[in-house]
Amino acid sequence: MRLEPDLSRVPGVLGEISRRRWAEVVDLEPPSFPPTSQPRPSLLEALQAPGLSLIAEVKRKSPSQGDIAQLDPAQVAQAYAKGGARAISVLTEPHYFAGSNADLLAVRQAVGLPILRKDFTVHPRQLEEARALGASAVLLIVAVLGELTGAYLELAQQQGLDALVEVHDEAELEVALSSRAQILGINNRNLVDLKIDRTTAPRLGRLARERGFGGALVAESGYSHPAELEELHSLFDAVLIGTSLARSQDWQAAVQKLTFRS
Ligand SMILES: O=C(O)c1ccccc1NCC(=O)[C@H](O)[C@H](O)COP(=O)(O)O
Repeated sequence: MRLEPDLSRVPGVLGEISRRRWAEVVDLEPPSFPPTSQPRPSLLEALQAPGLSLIAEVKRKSPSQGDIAQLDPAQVAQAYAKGGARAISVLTEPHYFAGSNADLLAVRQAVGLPILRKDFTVHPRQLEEARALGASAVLLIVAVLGELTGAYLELAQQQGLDALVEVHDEAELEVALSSRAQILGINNRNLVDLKIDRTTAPRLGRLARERGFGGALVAESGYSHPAELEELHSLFDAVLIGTSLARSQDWQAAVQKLTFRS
């Protein structure tokens, strides 16, 4: 099976980022660093703990916000962990998010929580890389991978990785459900025009449950206040938050506030 997604059909910023990522990874050699021997905790298990889990993101910059924070990824991840985050998301895309593989390695050394490698997966080599870096899970965006989502999910699982399969509309949800995703992310940010609509996650989350989805549901993007999370508690297993946490002056306190621990 050809595993080359048709990136020419991906519109907007997401298309730009994905095509640039493809050009960078297509000729990558297999990772030269040996697979990390450190334990790889399961993201899926972490998200199945009682209550609404927080996946806290290490995020320096983004297309929608520009510069967010100058930060030391290890220090931030430790503070997130102390505050009660159940997993850490690390952006490794360099041009639009100022992330790197070194950031992920630093976070891996610093905390024992599951790490989501938040990159724009467009090539199987990135899955090998994620494994070698010590990630527990990768991001698979249905708008990017289309009908190849299921094949990438299988490859990720063969590498011992969980996958956050991300959707932002009904059509993408159908693809994710037929790919047998176990962790379903619903992004409130339209990755084409970057607008946030926080009604997206509850609407598609309910639909996913009605359609029989029994895995972990994750609401993503645009959250900064505990009140915004209230309606997620009965439906979602986790929420993924980046910008508002990374921008805060005290990362541990910011996580505690959002996880109702302060
Ligand atoms: O954050 C962006 O501007 C962005 C633009 C284009 C593609 C992806 C983008 N973000 C990735 C994410 O999904 C978020 O980093 C994540 O859900 C956290 O969102 P937030 O809390 O709003 O930073």
